[in-house]
Order: sequence, then C-alpha cells, then structure tokens
Amino acid sequence: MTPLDILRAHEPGQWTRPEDCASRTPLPIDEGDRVGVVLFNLGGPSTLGEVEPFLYRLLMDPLLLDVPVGGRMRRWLARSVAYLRAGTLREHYELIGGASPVPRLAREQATVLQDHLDARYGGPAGVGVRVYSAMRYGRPFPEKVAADMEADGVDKVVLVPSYPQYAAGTTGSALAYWKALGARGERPSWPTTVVPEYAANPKYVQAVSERIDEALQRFPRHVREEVALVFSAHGSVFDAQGPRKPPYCCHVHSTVDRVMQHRGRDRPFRTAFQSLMGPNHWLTPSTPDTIAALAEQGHRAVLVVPIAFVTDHVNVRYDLDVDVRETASAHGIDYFEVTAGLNTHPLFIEALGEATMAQLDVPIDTNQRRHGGDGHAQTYPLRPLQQLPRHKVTRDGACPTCGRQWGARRWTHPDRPTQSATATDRPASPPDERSSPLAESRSKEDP
Ligand SMILES: C=CC1=C(C)c2cc3[nH]c(cc4nc(cc5[nH]c(cc1n2)c(C)c5CCC(=O)O)C(CCC(=O)O)=C4C)c(C)c3C=C
Ligand SMILES: [Fe+2]
Repeated sequence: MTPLDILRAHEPGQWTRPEDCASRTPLPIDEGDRVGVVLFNLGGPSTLGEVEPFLYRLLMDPLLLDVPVGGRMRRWLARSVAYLRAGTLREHYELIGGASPVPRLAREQATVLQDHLDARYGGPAGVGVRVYSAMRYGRPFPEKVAADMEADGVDKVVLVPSYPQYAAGTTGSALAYWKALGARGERPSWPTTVVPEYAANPKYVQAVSERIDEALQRFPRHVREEVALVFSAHGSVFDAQGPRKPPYCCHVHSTVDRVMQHRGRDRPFRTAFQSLMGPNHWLTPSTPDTIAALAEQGHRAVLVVPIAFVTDHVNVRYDLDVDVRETASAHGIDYFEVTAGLNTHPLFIEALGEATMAQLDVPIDTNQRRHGGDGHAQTYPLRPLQQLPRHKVTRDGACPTCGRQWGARRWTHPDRPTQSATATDRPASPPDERSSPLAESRSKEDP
C-alpha cells in the first residue's frame, strides 16, 4: 500500500482514542493455536539512502501530520519537505552511527519477547507464539509481515504497538494502516485483539526507574542527590478538543506520576515535550524551555528521561544528547545526562508480555505454580522478577494532572482486588521534607 493509498483511505476523526481500536474482551485462545504478535514500531532508515523515503512516508501520514491539503498537493508537499529536511537529518544519523538504531533494536525486542512469551505462557498453555516486528514508515512493512504470518500458519493475532502511551499519530496510525490492509484484501482477516497502551504497567514503570538509577551513576557523587529529572515525551500536535481530545498528554502524565510514585518522589521533576517542528499547536512546555527554567531556578544537574518511545533513536541520541545538551550548557547546567532507551530491558520485555497476555484468554491459568507462575503473591513491587504474577487491567485511571478520565489503564494486583484507587492514583506525599533549598520542588511537579 502506498502513502497516497493510506491518505485516500483516511477518514478524519478516526483513531484519536484507544477506544477506537481496543477490544474490550480478551481474545479466546485454544490449545494448539498459533498466535502472531505484531510488534508495531515507527521504523527508521537503516542506511543514509533510506532517510528521504522514510521522511516522505512519515510526512504523508494524515494521522501524524494533519495539514489542510490532500491528494497530489499533499504528495508534492511531503516530497518537497522530505527533500529539504533529509540533508540535515542525514547529518544527525551520521553523528549517531550512520543509521537509525530503531529497526535493529525493534528486531531484538521482538526476538526477546518471543522467547519470554514462549517460555512463560505459550509453552505451558500449549499455544504457539511468534512475534513479528513491523514498521509504519520503514522495513519490514506491515504487508510483508502479514505475508510471513500467513506463510507461518498464524490463526489469531495480537497487535502490540511499542508506544506505551496512545497517540493517534503513533498507535492510531499503525492500527489504521493494518485495518486498511485488511479492507483492501492485502492480508488475511484473522481474529484480532489490540493492546491500546500500557502507560502505567508496573513493570514498564519499574524499568524506566531502573534506567534512571543507572544514569544517576554517571553524575559525580557530590551532585547525585540534587539531580533534577526532566521526563521528555515526543511532541504531539494538540488541536482536537472536547471528547475527541487525544489522551496522549494524560497518558504521558500517568507514566510520569507512576514512575515518581515508584521512586518515592525522591527528587524534583518536570514533564516536557521535545522535537517540536513547524508552526502547529504543540503540547507544552518544550524540553529546552523546561531545562532553561530549571537553570534559572538554580538547578545545576539535569537528567533527561525520554518517556514516549522504547528504543534509542535519533530524537534522543541527537536532539537530546547533542542539541539539548548544548542548550543546557549555555544556560549554566554543569551536569547533563540522558537515560538509555529501554530496548531489551528484562522488565520492559515482561511488561510487553503482560500487556499482550492481558488481551488473551489462554486455556490455563499461567499464574499457578505448576504452570510457571507464583501462585499467591502478596506484594507486587518487592517480589523477585520471575515470581511476579500476571496483572489484570482496569480502565478507570484518571489523569493525575488534568483529572480527566483519560489517564492510563490501571493495573491491579490479582491478589489485592480491593486496592483503592486513591492509594495508587493520588500523588504521594514526599517521604521527608528535607531542609534543602530544592526540597519544596521534590514533592510535586510545578505547573
Ligand atoms: C511532524 C509531526 C510529528 C509528530 C506529531 C510526531 C509525533 C511522534 N513521534 C514519535 C516518535 C518518533 N519520531 C521520530 C522521528 C520523526 N518524527 C517526525 C515528525 C513527527 N513526530 C519527524 C519529521 C521525524 C524524523 C526525524 C527528524 O526529522 O527529526 C522518531 C525517530 C526515528 C528514528 O529512526 O530514529 C521517533 C522515535 C512519537 C512517540 C510521537 C508521539 C506523538
Ligand atoms: Fe516523531
């Protein structure tokens, strides 16, 4: 399917909410079934020669970039901007190793996820699981992946976008493409379920927190205590209002809230949006502005935590690690670091596994000890990793920042079904009010 085909198939107003795509009931799986897990990603150029076609496909996506021109005019515009932007972008890719790391890292994630799903769930349940990596704007394209799945005899499908937070331009776009392929008869029609988001999955949250701890070790010991965190989400255009307003912002704030809750709100933090381009109405504040504001408030050490994507990529390794680092230095930030991507962090792979399994009804209870689970778990975060139980998902999380009911789905512990919403959703008090001049900003993010 060409970028022009997907533009023509696009119906405005669709795919702006997880509800537009998510299945509300788990997909029944029988013993002997072959389940194909499609791990969707944005993709990226694997060579410098692929930079311009990658950009063209991206700029032709009506869900990512909503501009008031269509058809051939849009194609001309996308080609021109891709041509103009490609020169600069190639330089950025050259600086980070000559290509996008996304395709390689996404393949690795798919391999490790497959091993995990097989060992933890598929094997004990007698279900064949195969994980496929598919890219929205690069290779392998979803149509090629669908052909492989057909050749492999897949019976049922789970679509797992690698984006933790739902945005129409990322998850929505991947699903719209998959749906359009089905509508055009370019892939078989399988019984299918979708993971809409996993922004508050406890293992995902814990994996982000571990990346923070690793990166804190890179700061000199004497400043470590005072490092401020800037959670940096990829920018998104923010013009739809009212009930169709996309939940992306609420999901990002949900993730940040859970990570800081997990860390006992140990230090000052901010949430910001990066890599904004063009004159659109982007989510604010921007990452560079936020760092400048922190410098003005007297902070000297900043750790940036990319939060809306799960591998290293050019907008982290160049935009943050090179460009924003210079901005930070110019504003007097003496110590500046960026966390590594989650990539194949074991807890993150387990989170993807839980998100996948939450959409499936498998023939046995994989929580039972004889099936590799841990039977009855009492406390969630302190259990050894291999013993963590499968979590159930509810849909009643509220955004910790604006209070709308579009926060991330809440993951409740199967052995503590009565756990109150307030215990998990309300920002925690700081563990102690230290007498440091930064203490007042530890407890809660500034507006
Ligand atoms: C123009 C509008 C764009 C929106 C809206 C947008 C949202 C968005 N993007 C990501 C994740 C990634 N985007 C990446 C690259 C990239 N994104 C845009 C445009 C928009 N993204 C462009 C033009 C590019 C190309 C790079 C550049 O020109 O700077 C990447 C990097 C891929 C790589 O190969 O390294 C990621 C990752 C999210 C999560 C998001 C959320 C709404
Ligand atoms: Fe992007």
